[in-house]
Amino acid sequence: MTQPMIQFDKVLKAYGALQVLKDLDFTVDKGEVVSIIGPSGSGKTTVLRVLMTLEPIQGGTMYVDGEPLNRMQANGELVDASAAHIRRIRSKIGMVFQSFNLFPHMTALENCNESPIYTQGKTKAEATEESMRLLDMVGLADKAGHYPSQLSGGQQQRVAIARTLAMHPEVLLFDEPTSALDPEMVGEVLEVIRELARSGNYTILLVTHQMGFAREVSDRVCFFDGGRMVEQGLPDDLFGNPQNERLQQFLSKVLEAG
Ligand SMILES: Nc1ncnc2c1ncn2[C@@H]1O[C@H](COP(=O)(O)OP(=O)(O)OP(=O)(O)O)[C@@H](O)[C@H]1O
Repeated sequence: MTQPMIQFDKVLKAYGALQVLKDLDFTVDKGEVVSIIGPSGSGKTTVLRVLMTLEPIQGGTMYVDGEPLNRMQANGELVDASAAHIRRIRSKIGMVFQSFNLFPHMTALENCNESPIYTQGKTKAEATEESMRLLDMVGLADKAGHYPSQLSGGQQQRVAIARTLAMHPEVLLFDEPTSALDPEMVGEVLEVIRELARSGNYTILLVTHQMGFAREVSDRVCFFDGGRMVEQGLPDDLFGNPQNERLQQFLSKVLEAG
């Protein structure tokens, strides 16, 4: 059996008394494209944020490519991970946020190649060449010199994707990547994600409210409710023949809303 690329083993995440992830067990295989759907507050974004180590967890272990992320081996024992250990494992993961998070004082090109975390081990010329190739890939080579304020939301999100790819991640996390966009810009961003999913080069975990897109691009869709994964399956099975009552209710509400 192949080793999962991402594994959550009884992960517990709480904000004070509010338990957001409740002993979550969840895996994503290497090269798999998995979407997480579910009602607001069910813990979808939290799954991505704890994996990015943007939030601490209170219990359990997360593994990336077989290595524990928040724990490490020391003298034959699993102990809390050091900052260096976390940085090394985390460098395999790139995240695209709902709100782009570009540096406003940097051009599109500089956003991709000016930060040391994006350019490790490359000369300036190599970093620039690669960033230009990535901007071209997301259809924005002609906007390389533009600042975020001179770009539409859809263009900013495509720069954010190019910037994430510049880190050479093996895993891509997308947190509702189109929900901050005007409707006419959604398609151009989905097209880029669709291409990345089709390329087979990445393990992708996508949190989305766009059921049609989740159904189209995913190898597997997971339904979260109340901090647990309550149903998962092939997209056509999960959407076409949902078993869990909460999932049935959720899907009929989403369909009603159009
Ligand atoms: N920093 C925080 N402090 C306190 N509570 C938080 C924090 N971040 C998230 N929560 C709470 O954790 C729960 C899960 O949040 P999360 O963002 O993971 O949900 P979600 O399923 O992604 O929801 P949505 O679809 O609305 O984005 C919610 O009840 C939320 O209010």
